[in-house]
Amino acid sequence: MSAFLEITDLNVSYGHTQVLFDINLAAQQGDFVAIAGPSGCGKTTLLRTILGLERAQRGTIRLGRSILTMHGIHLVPEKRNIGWVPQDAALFPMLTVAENIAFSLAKTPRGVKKQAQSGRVDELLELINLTLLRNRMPSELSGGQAQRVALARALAAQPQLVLMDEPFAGLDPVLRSDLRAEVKAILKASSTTALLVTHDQTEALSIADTVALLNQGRIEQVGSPSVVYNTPASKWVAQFLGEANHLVGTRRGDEVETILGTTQFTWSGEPSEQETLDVLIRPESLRITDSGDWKVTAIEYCGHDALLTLQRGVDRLDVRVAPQEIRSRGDEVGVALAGPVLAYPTT
Ligand SMILES: Nc1ncnc2c1ncn2[C@@H]1O[C@H](COP(=O)(O)OP(=O)(O)OP(=O)(O)O)[C@@H](O)[C@H]1O
Repeated sequence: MSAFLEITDLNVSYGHTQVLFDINLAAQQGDFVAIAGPSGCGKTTLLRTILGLERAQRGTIRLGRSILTMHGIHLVPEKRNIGWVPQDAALFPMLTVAENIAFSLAKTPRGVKKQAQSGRVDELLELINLTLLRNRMPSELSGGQAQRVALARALAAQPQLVLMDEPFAGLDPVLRSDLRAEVKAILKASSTTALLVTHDQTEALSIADTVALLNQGRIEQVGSPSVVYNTPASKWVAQFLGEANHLVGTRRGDEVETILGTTQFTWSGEPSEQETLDVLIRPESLRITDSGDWKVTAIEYCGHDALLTLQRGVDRLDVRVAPQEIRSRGDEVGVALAGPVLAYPTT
């Protein structure tokens, strides 16, 4: 089955500076894709190119049956049928909530009749659960409410694709997490294909069906949240996606020897013949035992669990434990494996 959104070999430059290199990305209809990467890696440029605000030097973007970008073709943004949710909601300050949502309906090329417009606005207000605030001005909304209105405005003209640029940045953590779940439910309810960019790995892993990891303008890996987290294709992906213990390993046949002994391992990325390997073990893939010569040197309490830092001479390990297993600083403990050991060729 060919993908609904298909980006092929996309290259984008600002002047002589190339920012995106050979981007390949596909999404099926109704998919929620997160593009995650650090600041400056090219996330916004990718969204702006899909939206038609930047021109590609090379490559193709196809959405449904429409070619948006191809050698010699650059469909103007108004004809792309793409909704846009910017970071700061950017609602029109002089229009009410309902008028903001209706704005893009009035702009549709086919023209939507007044009565149908108001029906669509009612439907969207219900979808974002803000029917009672329809006559409020943007200045009278909380950050989360404003973002929901921005999403409704983006959905109003029934776009084929919605692009969201860090839509939850600037919101407090609890609201962020609630709104993420709500936005995902709204998009799924309307079967809308969506691309979200974020520099927050937790956000990418929790909200998306598919995560694409962008590093310095190149996609390092695309996969489901569990695939990219549990089998990162590179050390960079592993580090970007969460806490990890990085150990030096030596090949012993099919196994690898580290400070934790000789164990089986899984290749992450391409297998290699190298004898010395980078070994990665997530803190939740270790557990503490009663007897051993590792000393607890720091405790980061997170409520639902805690991250213990253990030291033995120059060696250091982070271990995630359940609240009932938290030890005291200075306690001596042992360490055992409780999850996968990943290995990469050293670079
Ligand atoms: N209009 C522009 N002209 C020249 N260079 C630009 C322009 N816009 C962005 N850049 C550069 O392109 C690179 C990618 O920028 P982009 O905004 O796409 O990154 P980003 O991943 O979205 O970053 P952030 O998370 O900080 O928003 C950066 O080095 C940036 O300085």
